[in-house]
Amino acid sequence: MSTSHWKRIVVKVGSALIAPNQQGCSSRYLLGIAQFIATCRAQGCQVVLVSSGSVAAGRHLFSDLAEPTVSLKKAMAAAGQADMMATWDKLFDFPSAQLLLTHGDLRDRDRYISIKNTIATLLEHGLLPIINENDAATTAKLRVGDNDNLSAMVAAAADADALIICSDVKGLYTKNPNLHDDATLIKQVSEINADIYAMAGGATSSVGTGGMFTKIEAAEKAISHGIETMIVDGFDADTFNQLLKGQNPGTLFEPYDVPMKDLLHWMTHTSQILGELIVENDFSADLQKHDTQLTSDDVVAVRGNFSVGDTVLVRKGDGTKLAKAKSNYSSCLLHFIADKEDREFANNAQQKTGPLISDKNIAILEQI
Ligand SMILES: Nc1ncnc2c1ncn2[C@@H]1O[C@H](COP(=O)(O)OP(=O)(O)O)[C@@H](O)[C@H]1O
Ligand SMILES: N[C@@H](CCC(=O)OP(=O)(O)O)C(=O)O
Repeated sequence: MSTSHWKRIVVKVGSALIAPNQQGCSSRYLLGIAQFIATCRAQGCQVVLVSSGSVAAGRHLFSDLAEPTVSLKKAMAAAGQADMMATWDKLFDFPSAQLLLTHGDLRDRDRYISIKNTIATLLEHGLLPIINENDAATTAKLRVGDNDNLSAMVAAAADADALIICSDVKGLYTKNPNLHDDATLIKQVSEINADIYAMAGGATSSVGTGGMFTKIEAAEKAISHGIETMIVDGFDADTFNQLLKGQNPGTLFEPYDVPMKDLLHWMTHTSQILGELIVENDFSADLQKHDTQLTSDDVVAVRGNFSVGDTVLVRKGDGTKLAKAKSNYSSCLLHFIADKEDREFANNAQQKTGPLISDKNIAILEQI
């Protein structure tokens, strides 16, 4: 690992670093991170910042805090977001730009491309994109839910070389170090498997979301895009000196030698399955071939409510997952076609709209 090879990085900063005592934002730990970002930029490396902390920063403006409801947390986020942006802005002598995203934005391919272009344009013009989830606007269905996974999706969209997750612990330990004295730090992970996930627990601080589990999920998303990923201690000022010297101050997750192509990665790790097209158990056509067209004759059942352009899972009745793909039909129209005794109607509808799924937006899944 060497910072000098990085052309573009994503730095993710957790809530505890931004609002350590939940009395609004504090620049105490942000200063070292801001200096690291400024040094990277001065060395010609573009930086995208994914910053948590709006809920923690806004918390002190509200009473009734014992168990804040979801609505209260959204209100805290709306109130704290401005404070968080202002705190970062004070630490930089270059302009920044705010992007507030939901999973609904990222899983829609057109909006994803639009976000990708906006990030690229901001970077080309020397601005620092500062990204957070749009907590005030999310719903259970629309949210990413944690900024670790969001930062990995952003890193893929930004085509970053590295993702640095700054947290309140040194890295991934064999078990939660806040609960177990005998936990030991893992310096390098070459493969993320069930054993790695088994080490990761949830958050124990009152402000963190997802704990180590979502950081491993994020690392898995990022390394499969060829993005070197690190979990580091943002409380320790020496972390950033070490990073600049090309050393590993925390846990390093090695990137895939052969990364997934962008569209396949987006389909696999960002798009969300909103419905299912179930085909016969003996279905054997290669869905990736341009001349293979999935038609309503192949489909024995349609599950879920989805619109044109949503991602669906094509699977066999026995559960074998064949592909994640963009649907060219709404579930409503597919049910209508299936219910119609009239074959002519089904044929006409499909002649107009074409195959059920797009052959360009497809990820072939491991047959399990
Ligand atoms: N195996 C583990 N190694 C390190 N930390 C762990 C582990 N399992 C659970 N954790 C918890 O994850 C926390 C970091 O996640 P989180 O609180 O969500 O931080 P952030 O706000 O930086 O995202 C640690 O403080 C620790 O309590
Ligand atoms: N979007 C939320 C942060 C969610 C989150 O993942 O927090 P953290 O675990 O501290 O990175 C906020 O700004 O408060």
